[in-house]
Amino acid sequence: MFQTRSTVDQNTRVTPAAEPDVPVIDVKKLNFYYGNSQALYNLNLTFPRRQVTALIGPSGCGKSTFLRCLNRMNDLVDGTRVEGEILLGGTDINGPAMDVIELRRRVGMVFQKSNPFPKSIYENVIYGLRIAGVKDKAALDEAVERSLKGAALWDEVKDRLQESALGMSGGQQQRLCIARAIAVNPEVILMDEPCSALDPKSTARVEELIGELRQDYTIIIVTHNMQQAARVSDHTAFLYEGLLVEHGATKKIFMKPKNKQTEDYITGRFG
Ligand SMILES: Nc1ncnc2c1ncn2[C@@H]1O[C@H](COP(=O)(O)OP(=O)(O)OP(=O)(O)O)[C@@H](O)[C@H]1O
Repeated sequence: MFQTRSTVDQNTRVTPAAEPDVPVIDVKKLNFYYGNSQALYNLNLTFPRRQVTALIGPSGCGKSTFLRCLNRMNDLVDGTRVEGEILLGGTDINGPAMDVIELRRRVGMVFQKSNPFPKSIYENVIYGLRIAGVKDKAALDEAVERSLKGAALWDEVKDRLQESALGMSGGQQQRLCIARAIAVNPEVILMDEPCSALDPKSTARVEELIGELRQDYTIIIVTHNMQQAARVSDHTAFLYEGLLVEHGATKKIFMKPKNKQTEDYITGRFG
């Protein structure tokens, strides 16, 4: 079930030059409701492959709700309802053809607060592979090394893989969660304010890592930090009260926003 990255690439690779133009996720006319309360209104947006998109907007505008729609994490909340389409590689993630476990493998998630399990560093990384029934020691060892290297953590922890993950620093724990996300070879990584609990040094480390990960993964990041959005993302989407106000190349959104609300938000006039 879990393919190596190179196998995945052989199966899915278009021509490298064409790749960024191929949206990995295509959102069409998305409405989302918590009970009778509508949180997202008619969102239309594509996420290009192997690029970073930042979701920005004031508190309560629907950024996390939108992010959680993309791997159906909102299914866990009672009384929620989705309308419209979210196509992952052309298949509607809310349709009958999509298995939700497979969806969450393909669209992984890293949360605001790092959430390692009270297990060893090694077991944390291979958690998803264990659940999928992978038992081969060599394959698990390979996944641990590959994922920790991918999360820029290997050199720091390679001699203490059997120690508890809870003994790591906050920044290391967040990178461990990134390693756990990439161990199952996702296509997309959703990040919900991944640096908000980190100090400036750990934040810089994670931002640098995002720059490296974008070579292999499509990344969608929610952030309140405008400088961070400007530093790490290729595209930015500005949401306000559940509506997509403006979306485009990050440089353009920050240098020359079309919409007055976007300009007011990014210049700190509200939010
Ligand atoms: N579990 C829930 N049940 C009911 N309403 C919810 C739930 N989660 C969020 N909401 C509502 O949906 C709207 C969007 O919230 P959401 O958390 O997605 O915004 P956000 O932009 O991510 O905010 P923040 O930046 O503060 O994290 C808000 O009005 C919020 O109160």
